[in-house]
Amino acid sequence: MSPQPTAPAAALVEIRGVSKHFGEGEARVDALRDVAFRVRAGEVVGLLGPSGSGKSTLLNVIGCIVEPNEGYVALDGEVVYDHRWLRKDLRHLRLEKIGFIFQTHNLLPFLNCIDNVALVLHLARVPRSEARQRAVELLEYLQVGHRKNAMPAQLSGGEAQRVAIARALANRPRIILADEPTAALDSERAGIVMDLLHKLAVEQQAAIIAVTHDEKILGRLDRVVRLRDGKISL
Ligand SMILES: Nc1ncnc2c1ncn2[C@@H]1O[C@H](COP(=O)(O)OP(=O)(O)OP(=O)(O)O)[C@@H](O)[C@H]1O
Repeated sequence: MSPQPTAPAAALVEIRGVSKHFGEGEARVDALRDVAFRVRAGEVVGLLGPSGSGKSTLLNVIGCIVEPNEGYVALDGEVVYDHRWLRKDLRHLRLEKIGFIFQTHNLLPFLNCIDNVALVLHLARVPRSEARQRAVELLEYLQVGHRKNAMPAQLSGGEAQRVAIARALANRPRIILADEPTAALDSERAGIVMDLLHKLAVEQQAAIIAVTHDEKILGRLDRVVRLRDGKISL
């Protein structure tokens, strides 16, 4: 087996010349046009732009969910796309390197908080007792340890979002992708979530990329990247 190509280790996310269109002919939509984007360890970066400007598409390209049509994508020093997907085991790569946080928490309603977090670890074949122990540690780190045995329906919005963040972190990803992580929260709870994301970026040397429309968190981002019509706008 030939070794995977490696990229210079400077950025955790490195995107160059990435374009993505959906459909063909008159139905063609250019969702991303020649996008270049880098995020380093320890940074919390906001992706902003009007509806339809390509934010989710860019997040999904970074998350190896959407394959670009052109360009170069490297994650944590590993080239995953260079004019074509180079990695065949994208599911494994996602499990290992990427954590997703969604707008609404997406917790499984029939599992308690510990099991929701531990599930990701079971998928990665971590033994059950170790998975549960790590889940409890993460819930404590995110200040929801006191709710560890609660079911999702019993949680407040802010608690549920913190459990969802714990789940996104369970496999110790270095790249965390968040789609409107604070949209469903009031400003106090949004602030708590942003503080936690910052703490995480610094302590775990992770790169955090958050799509947001949420004006109340702009001041809490290290950097803002704006998209317009599929292009980075300055
Ligand atoms: N699977 C798809 N098939 C066809 N068109 C798509 C698909 N996904 C996205 N698009 C189109 O690509 C463009 C960019 O969409 P994208 O979802 O990335 O925008 P966005 O900035 O995240 O928007 P919003 O803020 O409304 O979520 C839009 O015109 C959208 O309709």
